[in-house]
Amino acid sequence: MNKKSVRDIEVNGKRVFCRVDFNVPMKDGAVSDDTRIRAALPTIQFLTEKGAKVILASHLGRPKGEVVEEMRLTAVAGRLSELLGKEVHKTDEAYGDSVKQKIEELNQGDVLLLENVRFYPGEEKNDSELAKSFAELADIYVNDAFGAAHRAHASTEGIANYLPAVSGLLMEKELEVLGKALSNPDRPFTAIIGGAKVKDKIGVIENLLEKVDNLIIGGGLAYTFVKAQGHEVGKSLLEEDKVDLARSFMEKAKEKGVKFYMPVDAVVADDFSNDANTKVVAIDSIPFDWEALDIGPETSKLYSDVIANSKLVIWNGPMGVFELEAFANGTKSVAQALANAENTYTVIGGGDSAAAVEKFNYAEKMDHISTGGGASLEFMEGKALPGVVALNDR
Ligand SMILES: Nc1ncnc2c1ncn2[C@@H]1O[C@H](COP(=O)(O)OP(=O)(O)OP(=O)(O)O)[C@@H](O)[C@H]1O
Ligand SMILES: O=C(O)[C@H](O)COP(=O)(O)O
Repeated sequence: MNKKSVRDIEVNGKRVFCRVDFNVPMKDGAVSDDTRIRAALPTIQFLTEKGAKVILASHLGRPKGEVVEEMRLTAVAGRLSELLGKEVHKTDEAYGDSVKQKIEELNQGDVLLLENVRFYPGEEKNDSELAKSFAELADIYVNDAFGAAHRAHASTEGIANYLPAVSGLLMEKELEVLGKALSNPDRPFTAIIGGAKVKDKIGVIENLLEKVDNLIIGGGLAYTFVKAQGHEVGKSLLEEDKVDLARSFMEKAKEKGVKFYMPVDAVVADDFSNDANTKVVAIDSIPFDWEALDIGPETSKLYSDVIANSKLVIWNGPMGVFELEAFANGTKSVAQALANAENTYTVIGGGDSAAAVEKFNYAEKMDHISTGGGASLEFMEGKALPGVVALNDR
């Protein structure tokens, strides 16, 4: 990576403003999934061990510039403290004199978590005054919030104008893994794209078609491609206005010599529920009043074989409505094939695919699970991430 990291600078005795992505799921006031907190530990521990005063900042949810009590970071500080095995100080604000005072009182190696930066309207507007107020708290800026790197906000981008700005270890790892996949992949290189809508995946499909050997399509968006093949899709998800685009992707794949894999069968249901009547049908035989909610067993087998014969696989988006047991098999089989593929480097592109891998207990078996949903998607689209661009070059 051509950006400086925490490894390249001296942090001993320095106040370090470290932006992390602690935007974690909460339930009944407690953190219900601490993956993102655990992912930030290496950087936090690196900084504390080197004798920095660590000032952590994050957003949680979308409070839209106002204080929302349930979106305070107090419970997150508690969980972080358990994971670090040491006290984590917490302020009820994210800048200002009382915060400065607290920082003044920190010893080297101490950790302080600021309040949710999105309680301030200036955060999402990337307001320069707010960015300066954050910068006044510290000597160095570290961005470890890969999950929020696609946002140009005051704590992810603006602040980098006023302090030496470097990446954290998580940020560095995410960029290295995803960057290598896109610039110098081991081959055969396979991308699996699922999820709900073609509309959300246009950019990523376009970009990956230039890079991969195999492109596998699944999930709700597959049925727009099935329609483009000339089959009827019944009540399945369909974006009529994207059928031509889907066809052009298939043509482009052919031109480029990319193998384009589509479902050959599907699990169809007469209702969007776990208790629906279901059956497996060939892809050209979806009944007009049923909807396809998962890939079928033949497709699962086909996709698993492609995965087993790949050296590198990137996966973004579930193969079916995996939240419902009746339509989880396709997603589970892809996760299992990835887990079993011993000579394959497996990258999970965050969001729902990461949730699915966790749910089916295959997380340990994956080589890299990105902490970024939207961020990894934008990266895979080939877009520059503002939170990365803003960091100092090597
Ligand atoms: N055949 C299908 N019909 C309807 N919905 C589907 C189908 N297959 C998958 N889905 C739904 O798609 C949703 C996930 O798609 P979505 O595009 O929102 O997320 P994603 O691809 O994982 O992206 P992100 O990384 O942003 O979370 C899931 O909730 C899943 O139930
Ligand atoms: O959860 C995420 O993808 C990141 O934390 C970014 O959150 P946002 O979509 O609310 O900006």
